[in-house]
Parts: sequence; C-alpha cells; structure tokens
Amino acid sequence: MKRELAFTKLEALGNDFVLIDAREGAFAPLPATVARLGDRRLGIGFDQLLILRPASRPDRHVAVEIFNQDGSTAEQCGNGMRAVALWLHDRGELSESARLETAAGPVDVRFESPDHITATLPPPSEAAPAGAELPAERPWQESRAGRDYPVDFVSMGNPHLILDLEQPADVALVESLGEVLTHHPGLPEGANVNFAHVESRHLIDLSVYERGAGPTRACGSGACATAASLIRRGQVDSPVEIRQPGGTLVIHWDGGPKPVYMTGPARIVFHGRIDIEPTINP
Ligand SMILES: N[C@@H](CCC[C@H](N)C(=O)O)C(=O)O
Repeated sequence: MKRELAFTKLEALGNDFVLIDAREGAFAPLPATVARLGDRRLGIGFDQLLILRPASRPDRHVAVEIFNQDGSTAEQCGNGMRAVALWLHDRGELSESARLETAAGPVDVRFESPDHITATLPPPSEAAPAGAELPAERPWQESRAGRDYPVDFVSMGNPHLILDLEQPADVALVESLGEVLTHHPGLPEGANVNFAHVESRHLIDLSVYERGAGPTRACGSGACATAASLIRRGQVDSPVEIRQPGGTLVIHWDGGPKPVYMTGPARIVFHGRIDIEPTINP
C-alpha cells in the first residue's frame, strides 16, 4: 500500500536534498526506496535524503537521519545542516539558533539570513574509523595510473580522504580517481574524496566525490575536513574560503579539539508530495 508523504527540496551551494519530517509518523525507508527517490529520472532526485526524527535529549531540537543518493547512510552532512536550519526557520521553529542531532554528534546551527547560516560541527579527528587500515604516516602517497598523490584522512564524524594537488582537479580526475578512492581498501565503510588545491593562505579550490552520491557541486563536511587537514599541515590559515563548483563556504577552525564553524547559504527549491512504496515499518 502506498502512502503520500510531504517533502521539501532544498539546496546548499548546489548540494541538493529532500527533507522529510518524520517526527510524527513511522517512516523507515529501505535502502532501495531511498535510492529510487534519489534517482533523478525515476524519483525526485537528491544528493542526500534528510529525515527529521524526534531528538533523543531535550536540549536538541531535532535529530537528522542522513541517507546518500544510493541508499547508504551517512553520519554527517554539513550542507544538509544549513538546509535543515533554513527549513526550521521557514516553519517558524527556529528564530536564531538551535542544536541538531546527528550520528556524528550535536551540530549547532545559527541562522542570520538564507545567505548566512553557520553550522558548528564537532572537532575533526585524524583517527581512522573502526576496522580501517590506513598508513600511519600522514599524508601518505597513493599511486594511481602512474602518478603519486599525497593523501590525508580526516573524520568529521564521516570519513574524508584529502588529496593535496598542485593544480585544481578537472572533472575527469574527480570522476575517475574519486570512484576508485571512495572504495579505498583500507576503509571498509568507504570515504568521501576531496580534491584540494591551495590557492592562497586563505583560499582553497575543492571538488568532492561524495561517498554514495558521486561528484557533487559542494560538500560541507568535505570543506571542513579539507580545511582542518590543510590548517593542521600549516598550508593555510583560518578563516579559509573553500571554493567549490557550487559556490564558496567560509571555514573557521582554531585547531586541536575545537569545533569547526562553517558558514554559507541554503535555499528552499520547492515543496511537494509523493506516493511511495510500502517501505514504512510501523
Ligand atoms: N553533502 C554532505 C555529505 C553527505 C554525506 C557523505 N556523502 C558521506 O557519505 O559521508 C555534506 O555537505 O557534508
């Protein structure tokens, strides 16, 4: 039996989302249902599906469950947090700030205007996830197609590989090397692959091949992970602008166990309703 669900399509620097508010109804889509909704020809189309759930603690406004386009789950979504902040503001649920809950920990969002939303992500970590086998040396060299690439690993709750390139990456490199490295053998849960080029001490050019979504126009957690990697290695200074195909984010990070502040826009594209397959588990 199909059920009609209300959704909102949002985007943040061209990283696009479908948001479904499931705080008052059982909605637990199977991965195949998510993948069909995410298909740009067979469904609505999105990079990530954001499902709002009741928060587990009173100091948190709402919990956000994150799915990638292919139906896999993700722990964090930086651009998605700004999109949720805008959606809450549009509904009158957030006047200035709120604490959101993700699998990667709490994220504080601060709304100043649709063009100026700040999300505070938990501190980055160099520690490899459980089950991972990555080289101890950072950055290490990955050899692919006769070339060596310096690669770093940073977790923003979700896994990121950062390649520090001498030139901005072209689309062909992002697609080919991204597809290989997202399935890095040392990372059984896969990784987002960030192709970074330092333009100046306060500007990085970045293209991201996202785990479960492929090349996207922008990735918020990727921007945070890349800034953290390159600040830690002394190549850039905070605040740093991260210029991606979809636009620019500003990242502040004071190092060590400090949180990462990410500021940028978000936009509501449209509201809609969709009949979906019987994947609702009561
Ligand atoms: N677009 C996101 C990241 C979404 C999750 C990622 N693909 C993963 O699997 O970890 C962002 O803005 O951070």
